[in-house]
Amino acid sequence: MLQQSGHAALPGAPGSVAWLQGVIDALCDLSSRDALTGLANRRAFEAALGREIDRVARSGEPALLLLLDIDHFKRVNDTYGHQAGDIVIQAVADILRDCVRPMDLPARIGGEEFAIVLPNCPPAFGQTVAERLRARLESQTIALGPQQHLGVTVSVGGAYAPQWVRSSPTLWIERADLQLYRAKAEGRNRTCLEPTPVSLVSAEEKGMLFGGPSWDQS
Ligand SMILES: Nc1nc2c(ncn2[C@@H]2O[C@H](COP(=O)(O)OP(=O)(O)OP(=O)(O)O)[C@@H](O)[C@H]2O)c(=O)[nH]1
Repeated sequence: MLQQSGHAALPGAPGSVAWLQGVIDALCDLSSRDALTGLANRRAFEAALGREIDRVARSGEPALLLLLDIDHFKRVNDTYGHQAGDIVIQAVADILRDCVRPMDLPARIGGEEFAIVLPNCPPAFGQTVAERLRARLESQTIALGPQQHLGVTVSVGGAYAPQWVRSSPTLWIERADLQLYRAKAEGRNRTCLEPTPVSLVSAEEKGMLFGGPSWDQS
């Protein structure tokens, strides 16, 4: 499995402790990456979101989740073929990797859908960061072959983790997804972020914080 994925040679003699540890580490790495782009896959991303939610609840530091979806991607596949579509997905992944801080985690969470969690991102910068990503993708053409270049755009939706309150990766993704839906509906190639970190707490989040059903009625 590791050979097939092009993994580098393992340390130590086969069967040794170092070798077994190398196998475990390599398999963990393989199971957390998207094969096409090398970015974190959805499972690894949701685990990272969970850890970020715990950190935000403890520290109160703002964290932003961005969802990015390539616009009219079906047309790319239909016009240039599935292989060209894969090249576009890989190029978008490379651009995202290149555009974020080392502490930010970009991931591919669906066919042509990406996500980035940005720890410690103050609300004043959120829109600027999202817009920088969108503009960079719009401005860069992608080489499909020596003579063929293609431009794509993305729609971006974003939401902040509720501060001081425990939430869940699913609820956070749902809120960002709502904004992504808005960006698509308003014409695509745009960014829509929740205006400020939500101070309103949903019934589900109250349940996570305080437990018991009585909060659901408030
Ligand atoms: N090449 C390639 N295509 C994929 C992959 N995963 C999903 N797709 C294609 O991505 C396309 C997504 O199309 P839609 O969900 O209709 O969205 P869209 O055309 O991007 O339109 P909007 O999102 O509304 O702008 C489908 O045609 C899928 O077959 C993949 O790994 N490689």
